[in-house]
Amino acid sequence: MAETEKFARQTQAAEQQYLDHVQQEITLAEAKAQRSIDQAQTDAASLNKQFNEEVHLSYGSDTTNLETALSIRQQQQMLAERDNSRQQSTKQLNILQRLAKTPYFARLDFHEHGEPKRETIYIGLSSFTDQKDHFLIYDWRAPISSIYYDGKLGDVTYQTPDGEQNVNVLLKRQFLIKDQEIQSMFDTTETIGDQMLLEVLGEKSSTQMRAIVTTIQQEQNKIIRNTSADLLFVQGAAGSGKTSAILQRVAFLLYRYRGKLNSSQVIMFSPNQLFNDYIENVLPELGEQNMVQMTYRQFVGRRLPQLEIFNPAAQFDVVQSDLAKKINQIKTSLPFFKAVQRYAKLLEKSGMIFRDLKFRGKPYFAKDKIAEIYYSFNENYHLANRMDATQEKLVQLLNRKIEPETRKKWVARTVESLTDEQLQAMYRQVDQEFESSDAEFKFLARKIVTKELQQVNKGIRRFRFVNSRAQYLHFLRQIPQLINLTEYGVTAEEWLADVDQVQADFKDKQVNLADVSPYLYLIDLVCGRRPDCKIKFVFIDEIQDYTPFQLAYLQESFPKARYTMLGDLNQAIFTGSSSHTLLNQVQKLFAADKTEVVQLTRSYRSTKPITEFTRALLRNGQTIDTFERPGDLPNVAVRPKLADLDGLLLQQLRSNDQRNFTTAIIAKTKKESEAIAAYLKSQDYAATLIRSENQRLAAGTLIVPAYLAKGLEFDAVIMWDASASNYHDEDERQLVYTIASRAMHRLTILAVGELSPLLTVDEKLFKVE
Ligand SMILES: Nc1ncnc2c1ncn2[C@@H]1O[C@H](COP(=O)(O)OP(=O)(O)OP(=O)(O)O)[C@@H](O)[C@H]1O
Repeated sequence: MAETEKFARQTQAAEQQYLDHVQQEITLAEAKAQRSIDQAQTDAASLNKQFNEEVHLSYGSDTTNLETALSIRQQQQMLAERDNSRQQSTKQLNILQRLAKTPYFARLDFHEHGEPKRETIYIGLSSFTDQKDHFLIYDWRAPISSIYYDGKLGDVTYQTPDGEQNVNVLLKRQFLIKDQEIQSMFDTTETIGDQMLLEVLGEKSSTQMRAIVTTIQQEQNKIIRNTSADLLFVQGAAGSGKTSAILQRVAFLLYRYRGKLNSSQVIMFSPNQLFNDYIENVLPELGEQNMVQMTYRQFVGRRLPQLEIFNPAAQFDVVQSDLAKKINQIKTSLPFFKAVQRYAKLLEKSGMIFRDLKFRGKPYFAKDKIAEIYYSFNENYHLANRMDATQEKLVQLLNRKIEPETRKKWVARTVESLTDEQLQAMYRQVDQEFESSDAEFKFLARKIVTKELQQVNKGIRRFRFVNSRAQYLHFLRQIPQLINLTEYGVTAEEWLADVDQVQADFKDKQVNLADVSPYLYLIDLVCGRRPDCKIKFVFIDEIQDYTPFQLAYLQESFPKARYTMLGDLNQAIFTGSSSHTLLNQVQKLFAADKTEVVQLTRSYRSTKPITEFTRALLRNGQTIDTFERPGDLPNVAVRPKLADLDGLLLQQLRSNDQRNFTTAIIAKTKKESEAIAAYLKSQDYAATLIRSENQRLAAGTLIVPAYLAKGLEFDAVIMWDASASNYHDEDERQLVYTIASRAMHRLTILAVGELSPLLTVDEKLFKVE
């Protein structure tokens, strides 16, 4: 025993020595980077000074003007070079500063195939060399590092850009380093020892998500390093690290395709703005820039600034009728997507609805005339080029109208009323001379008309002559001919009544989210909108909340991208049970041999008792494995009156505070959340109410309506009023699961009257209070 201990101590001392050496090298490199930043700054300052002096001396004389111009260019180039070098060094310094905190977290010893020499590498957040090609630290994303996450000891194969490589792994060692000291280290034969994971997971949450590179699990690693799939579909239980996996995957891709891929070519669709806030630090922590992030609503909403988008399916204060649900299901389906395409194709022959292009309040190009032009091209013209040709023709006609327009009375009146200042602004030079007053008039009239007609020109370019709303309504009215409505249990009359409602909403400047994507897609097809081919990777988190139509539309919008979709069908709180067929539907959009599906079943977020409880809430759910982390049983309290809950709430909050847990009180609706906020305020208890997704996450106790809690996590969760009257429908089961599974260490459920039947689980799994 004593021998092994002695050996362990010696090994740790040797490792500490190596760590000291690496730290020293990092400090030297930091100083070097700082010197080159200073140098670049001094150079830039002296260049500027010299430049100002030169310009000052040579100013005024014509002969030196050319020289001055040349000198300015030269100086600008030199300044740009210095700036570039300063930026490079600053980036380098940032990386070094990050490494200085924790240079590495693992060591690997291995034999390369056929090579007798034992190699040792250390793995950290970024590569670090003390001389060319002499690596003291390897980036966690380097091909060789994948062994750390993937394999066991012995013969292991890993992927490199040039194909597979084999090595014999002899040692895997993990370190916890703090303040330049090795706190603990353990050798492991497994992929990543649970011991390390336990230490990491035991820590308290903050309002921001953290990187997980030191403890990426084998399954997660598959997602992170996948480079072969066009569609990577990840089904993972709540807390299984889907979001974490995407973020590390973005960092991996930016490394793997460095020089070819930058963060503006990666886009991530996330459930809401709060969530964006929550994850925004992870990539910078990994030394990378954040990708483009938006919600689907923002994506479509920015193209419809005049319409207010509402989404009855996502507000639990509004009850949707059965019929509304069925119609919603039709509008969000793939057959509906196909129907838009078929309808658009028909428009090549007839049916386009145009609008007059107006000028000075009167039709300038009448809609009939536009339709005549549109249908004048032969049948080889398809939608997009038919529209192009129409635009071109309209611009031509517009140009021909300039001359006759100048003879109109309004033009003469405008010319007469020009002030001297306006005249001067129109002349090519001050007090421009003309041959005659007639020539002057013609000159001015042309200018005025051309300027005014810009409005019409703009209208042509922006497709203002397409009556898109009427077109969409027309499409909707054709649906009974294009889709078999009875399959969905909807009659033609019911459908047409809904179309009238859409029309009325349009009048009120509103549109249902279910109509937005088909509406935009139709406009895209008709107007020949070019898709965004720049985006190379699209990530969609919480995929279960997307409809097949939205996904198909995204695929059309980013045709050159590879897709990673992540979700938990157990948490389909907006789309309900229809999400279970989602994977099937999505797979139809991609080639089968380019689609890969990965399942994550182990839940890391919550303690074992919480995971066991939340798992029991599901029926026919996906598999969920718990992670061996002890904790309290969830506690459930049911009281006869709402007022009785208030005291319990306060008591639980205080107990959580004492344990330094951040608590989120999750209520079903915004209204309930507001009532809780008012009560806590009356009790002088500080808490932040999250009203909208655009709000920032604050530290301390939060009150969150359920539909905004997606993707977030908290040390402690108090589920407010989980009574039978509040949660009763079977399709609310996923919502209940989502709420409960936000908790990491402590879950409390409070209810009035009778507990929701959706929460009926084995009584050993919770404690009644
Ligand atoms: N390999 C890992 N090492 C350390 N922590 C991990 C690991 N994987 C996941 N976690 C932690 O588990 C928690 C849940 O992860 P994450 O939010 O990524 O899960 P999710 O699958 O997106 O969950 P949900 O679907 O419920 O939103 C986070 O705190 C994350 O840091």
